[in-house]
Amino acid sequence: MRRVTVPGDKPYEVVIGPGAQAELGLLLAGTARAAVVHAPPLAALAGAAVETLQTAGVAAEAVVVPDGEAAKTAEVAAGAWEEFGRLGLTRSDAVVGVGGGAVTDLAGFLAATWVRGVRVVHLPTSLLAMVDAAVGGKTGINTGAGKNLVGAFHPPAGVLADTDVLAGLPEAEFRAGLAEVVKCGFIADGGILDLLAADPSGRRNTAELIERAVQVKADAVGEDLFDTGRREFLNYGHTLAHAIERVEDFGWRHGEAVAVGMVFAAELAGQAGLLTRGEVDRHRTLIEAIGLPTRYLPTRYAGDWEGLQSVMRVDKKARGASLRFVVLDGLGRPRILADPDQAWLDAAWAAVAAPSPEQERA
Ligand SMILES: NC(=O)c1ccc[n+]([C@@H]2O[C@H](COP(=O)([O-])OP(=O)(O)OC[C@H]3O[C@@H](n4cnc5c(N)ncnc54)[C@H](O)[C@@H]3O)[C@@H](O)[C@H]2O)c1
Ligand SMILES: O=C(O)C(=O)C[C@@H](O)[C@H](O)[C@H](O)COP(=O)(O)O
Ligand SMILES: [Zn+2]
Repeated sequence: MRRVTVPGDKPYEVVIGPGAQAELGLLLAGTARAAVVHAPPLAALAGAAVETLQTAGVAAEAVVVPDGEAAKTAEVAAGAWEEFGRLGLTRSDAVVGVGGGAVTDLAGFLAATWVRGVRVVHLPTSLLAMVDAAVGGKTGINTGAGKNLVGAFHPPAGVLADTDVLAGLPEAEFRAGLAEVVKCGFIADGGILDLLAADPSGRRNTAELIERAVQVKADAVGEDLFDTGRREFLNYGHTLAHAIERVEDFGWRHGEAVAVGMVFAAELAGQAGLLTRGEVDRHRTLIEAIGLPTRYLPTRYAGDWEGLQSVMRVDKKARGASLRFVVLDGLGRPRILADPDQAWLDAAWAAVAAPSPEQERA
């Protein structure tokens, strides 16, 4: 089993490997009650988690929420709070999030807000949740104005990334998770880029890729839980990505939007003279080799670059009227670029603004 410790006031472990979920009973031993939050596709795994907890003496019950991004709404949160009340969940009890990043974001948010904070343990089931969403304590839901605009920082008490569960994950979801892995390669760990260049499927070295990506995240979060400095670099590619997700009514996979967002950010850095043409092209080549999109045209507001820019201004990295992007000043050297020239933004947009292969097929 691989183990990465996330430093902080209350350090916790991310356990990575086959059968990692078996440690759930140990993690929550002595807890009176637990609410196991999951969506219907992960009912079997959540049922197993309930049983494991009951065997360990925890009165555990499942709380079912909608699948995918539909879980991250105020209405769903309100329904789950009512369930927690019915279960009599108190401050010494726990929430367990079983699912992809959407469910772990919601479960974390519920744990952060219920009686002003109960412990949360995550059993991430998608690659993306294992390498990113379940780790680091960013929790939240979406609003009409944009992605993750309501939330709290609430680190988990433990994360059990059971790689056995990836067997059931659809291929497109696995690839979407690789977007956050390759992001960690671009911003911090060049070894990830080499591993993915050698095997763009990510299948040959999955556990090592998870461990390396989690380590990049742990290093950033350990130093800057509240996202005021180094942690912002984990947002590489996300300014455009979150705007795409918003204008597409959250119909795009997060990882796919991040893939396009990273190519855009690389082009922007190229415009600013921070990356060479070769470094920009390395983004496009590797992301394409993985099978992720590098192009995007808004389908709902066709060609509306103006609209995307106004949504980007609602990004949490924005300060006042100024747009702030994470860019690279050389591979592995992230920094913030505030208020880029409009001509650079337009040129970076022109380089990604074409229908993605999926959009062409549709
Ligand atoms: N909090 C953070 O730091 C953070 C980091 C990255 C992403 N996120 C958030 O995570 C979300 C994306 O997460 P995601 O990519 O996991 O998407 P998701 O949670 O929507 O899951 C994608 C689909 O895969 C299914 N699935 C998950 N695991 C499965 C398995 N083992 N077998 C079969 N089906 C499975 C889900 O049911 C869902 O239909 C976004 O909301 C994003 O904003 C949060
Ligand atoms: O953990 C972080 O910090 C990240 O930025 C990781 C991102 O991959 C993730 O999508 C995160 O939820 C985005 O955060 P947000 O603050 O831009 O909503
Ligand atoms: Zn992300």
